[in-house]
Amino acid sequence: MTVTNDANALGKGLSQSDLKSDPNQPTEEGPVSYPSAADATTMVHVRTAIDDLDRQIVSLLGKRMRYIEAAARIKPSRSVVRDQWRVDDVISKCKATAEKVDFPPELVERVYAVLVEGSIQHEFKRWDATREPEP
Ligand SMILES: C=C(O[C@@H]1C=C(C(=O)O)C=C[C@H]1O)C(=O)O
Repeated sequence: MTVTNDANALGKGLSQSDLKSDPNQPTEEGPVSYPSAADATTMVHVRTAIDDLDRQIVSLLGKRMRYIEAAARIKPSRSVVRDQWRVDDVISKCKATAEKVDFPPELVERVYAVLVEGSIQHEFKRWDATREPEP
């Protein structure tokens, strides 16, 4: 961690002992290792894990968005870009998964409402950019 980052971290209420350099600092290459949440004993463990999980989550969101773009290519009409039945289906499946992994279902519902709405807007943009205007 750089001196600048240390200063930022201290500004967020961390003590100097939270900021010991971490042998498992994520790098561009190679796997990142850190203890399970139950075994974590330092804020470096916690933040190393969260940074790694966020990289995986955002990477999966990128893959998800490529399928939204595929939907824009496949759907025959602009009028079917937003399919409310499928929006409700996606959100209800994600709430069921959240319950299984002990994540608050109402939080997954709010996160997915934003994600799916943003995906639909992205799909509309992509649909419009790749089609002639419909009569
Ligand atoms: C990808 C689709 O298009 C939209 C995007 C959705 C999503 O982000 O999961 C769900 C429903 C659609 O309105 C689809 O219809 O499946």
